[in-house]
Amino acid sequence: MRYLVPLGFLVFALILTAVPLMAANEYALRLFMLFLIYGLIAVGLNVLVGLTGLVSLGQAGLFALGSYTGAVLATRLGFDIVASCIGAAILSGAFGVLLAYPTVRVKGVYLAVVTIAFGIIVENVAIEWQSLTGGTTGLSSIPRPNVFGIKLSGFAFYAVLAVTLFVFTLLIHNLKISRYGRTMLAVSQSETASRALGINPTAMRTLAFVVASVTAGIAGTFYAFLNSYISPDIFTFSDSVRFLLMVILGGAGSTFGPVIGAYILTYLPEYLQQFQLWQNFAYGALLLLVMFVLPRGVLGTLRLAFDRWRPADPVPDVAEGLPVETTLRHDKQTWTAELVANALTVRFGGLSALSNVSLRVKGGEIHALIGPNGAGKSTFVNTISGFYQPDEGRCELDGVELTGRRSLEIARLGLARTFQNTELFGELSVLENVMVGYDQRLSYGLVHALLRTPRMQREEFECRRAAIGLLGFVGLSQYANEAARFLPFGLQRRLEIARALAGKPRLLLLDEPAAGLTTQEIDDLEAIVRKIAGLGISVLLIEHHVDLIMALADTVTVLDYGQVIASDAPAAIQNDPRVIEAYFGTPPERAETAA
Ligand SMILES: Nc1ncnc2c1ncn2[C@@H]1O[C@H](COP(=O)(O)OP(=O)(O)OP(=O)(O)O)[C@@H](O)[C@H]1O
Repeated sequence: MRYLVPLGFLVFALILTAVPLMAANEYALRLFMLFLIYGLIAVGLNVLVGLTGLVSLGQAGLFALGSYTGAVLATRLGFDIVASCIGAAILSGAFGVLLAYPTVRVKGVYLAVVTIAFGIIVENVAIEWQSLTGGTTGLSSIPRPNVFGIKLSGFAFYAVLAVTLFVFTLLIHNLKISRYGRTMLAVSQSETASRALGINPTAMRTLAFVVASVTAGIAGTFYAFLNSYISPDIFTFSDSVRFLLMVILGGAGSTFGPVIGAYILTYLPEYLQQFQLWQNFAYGALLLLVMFVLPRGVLGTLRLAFDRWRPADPVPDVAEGLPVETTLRHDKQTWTAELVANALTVRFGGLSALSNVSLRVKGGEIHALIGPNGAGKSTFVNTISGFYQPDEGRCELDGVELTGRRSLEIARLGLARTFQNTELFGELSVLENVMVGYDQRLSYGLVHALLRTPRMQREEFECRRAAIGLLGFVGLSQYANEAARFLPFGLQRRLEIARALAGKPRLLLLDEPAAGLTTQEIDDLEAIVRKIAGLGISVLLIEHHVDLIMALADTVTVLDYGQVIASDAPAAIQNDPRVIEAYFGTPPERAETAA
């Protein structure tokens, strides 16, 4: 499998080199150059669509923005093509940040509407701002492309476009296989789990928008230089749809899919011209047919077929993994990780889910939080981990205030959690899920990711080794390459624990980890939690399973109707009349008689 991508790049380079030698005439070369420009837009848009799962229908707006910026810089200020591209990239990148902002609140179809509105605004500004854009007449006399005063011939300009597309495809492929690509995929699959691992979803989406905008902006400048003339009617909504289709048709998320999609959708209209009146109908019908037969796009479907007959990737060797002690061990002397919740109150409208709850998880202990259904246990976990904000009271981890902090900041302070309803990144492999958990410990930046520097490779290697070690720790080594959503439920719970541990937490919150497990799986879970505590990590265990609590907990706190009714050693809790009454709804004597 590994050799496929380098082979793809080799074939891509050969095609790009051979085309100008084979081009029958200037028109054929120009059409291919148009494909290269569209390819650049599609490759950038793929980061947004294929990795973060967002839909933009405003790419024509960014394309226009880049075109006008490049054209104005070249005609008014005499910039050459490189300087114009840089100017267009900066401006469209800034608009990418602006476009990413709404994703804090809106997603899916609402976000698509926002991007459509952006495209309409750009079109109208291009029409109305006549002094700068030439209004409906547009901008003409855009100079021939030149670099540092040297004019580029048709073939030289072709070479610039070809190299640009090749380099951007390579850079974006590098981004995809780095921690940034992995994290973007994770955010698209579970924003909640991402936040719990310390990932900032808004930052990831902003990065994706910036990449998609910068490439569209540069492509726009290239287009202005290629055409020598631009006007608002060149950049229409249907172009935005076409750019999105290029990604989907080629195969969203794949390295070369968008390039293939751009090729098909550049040449298809040319080919269909012979059908004259039927051209548009044939275009639509063909697209429908292709998407029906290849729902994952050309490359996505080929990949699926290829995956069926190729031998499965070998499971990583357990010996490759880092010992879990190395990945997780804390010094108990200096790393106490004490959680103190003080008089927490959380209300949902008129309902007090937590009333004045105080609780202390001592460093290194296993503290169980129990209570009947609806007692407020999950609300407590969600409040401690920053998913809810308390109405009153405060909590701190080793003296560091948690109240008022966002969930991702709390995760970065060393508090990891699992979820009552498992929140895995279903499309990622089991190994990748754990590697996403490790993400906050990686320090290489964007430039290292884009260039795949030795530092990036070294850190990724360490991350992979730690993840393999953690999979061994929870007994999931043989499933490393499986998609997480295919794991049986009991194993999904274990994977969530491994992923939470990957961030090297000081306190682990386990929200009903035994729910739905078999007796054997509960025994395994008991051993795992015991080992975790043995490594110096404090554990707050929310559970209904009495045997597990009695076997594991150093202290048990009982919640009922949002209030702490008891907190003591397990044996004392078992005989506490208030606890018996909370569970059985009757005083202890009568509960015994009933039993
Ligand atoms: N987001 C919310 N909005 C409104 N009410 C909520 C919300 N989350 C929890 N509640 C309510 O708060 C109370 C405590 O719920 P919570 O889920 O914390 O209990 P629990 O002890 O975890 O229960 P279970 O063991 O069934 O998971 C319940 O009455 C619940 O309906």
